[in-house]
Amino acid sequence: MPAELSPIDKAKFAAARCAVDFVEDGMKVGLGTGSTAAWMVRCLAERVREEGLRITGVPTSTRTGTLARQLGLTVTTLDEAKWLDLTIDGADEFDGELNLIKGGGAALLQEKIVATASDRMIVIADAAKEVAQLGAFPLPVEVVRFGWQTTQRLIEEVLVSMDVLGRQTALRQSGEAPLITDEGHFIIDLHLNRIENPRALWLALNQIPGVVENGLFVDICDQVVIGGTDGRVEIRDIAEGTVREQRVDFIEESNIFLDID
Ligand SMILES: O=C(CO)[C@H](O)[C@H](O)COP(=O)(O)O
Repeated sequence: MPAELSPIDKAKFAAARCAVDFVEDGMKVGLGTGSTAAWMVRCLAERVREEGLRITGVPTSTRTGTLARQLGLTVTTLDEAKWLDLTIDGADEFDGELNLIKGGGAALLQEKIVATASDRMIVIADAAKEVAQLGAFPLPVEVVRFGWQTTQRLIEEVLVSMDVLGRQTALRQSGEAPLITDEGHFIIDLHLNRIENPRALWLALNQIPGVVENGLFVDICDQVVIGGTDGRVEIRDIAEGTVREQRVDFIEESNIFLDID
């Protein structure tokens, strides 16, 4: 492994490497977005190269699609694939019930559609993503551009009516301009500090005209794979109520580490 790989990347790699072992020959797999998911795409491509695994990937963003194609994975659309065996994705936060905040990378809409169209969703994360209560990470809400300021005001009214602690909201920027998602929308980030009832907030936000989707994933994730910087990995399954430990080797000569920028 190159010396420049940071401890956090080691943890992300460990989680990703472990999670791709759940992928079986012939599966249709949802490919998440973000730096941890990028490790998963690299690990999957390595298994395809070395074991001849035949899988079809459905990317959750333009950038994941580009990476997957560059690494030689077979990629298709969700409409072509129709239903997936498994989705593996990162998260910004997860709690003890495997509720998630996602969308730090602005891909929450496609990520939620793809994860929901899968038999199983596995989240891969480093230990810092685990929280007792969601909300320290700003909650992304994807909104249509038309009338976005009205939508923002309505979101703030919902936060007041639900007695949510922090109520600061901000349009996400990309440099000087508003960030535009893959689906052509804006993102409003909600700085809430703490979310008492993720399910109620998820449903309330999605009632507002102009809101397309929000980054609360409730009852979607089945399993979380938490990577450690030393290669130790913990696998928690919410349905089975099990926790397992495993170890991932960092293989120095692996091609996987050569194409990292
Ligand atoms: O939800 C996401 C993108 O929309 C990502 O999965 C989330 O932001 C985690 O990213 P990273 O693995 O880079 O920490």
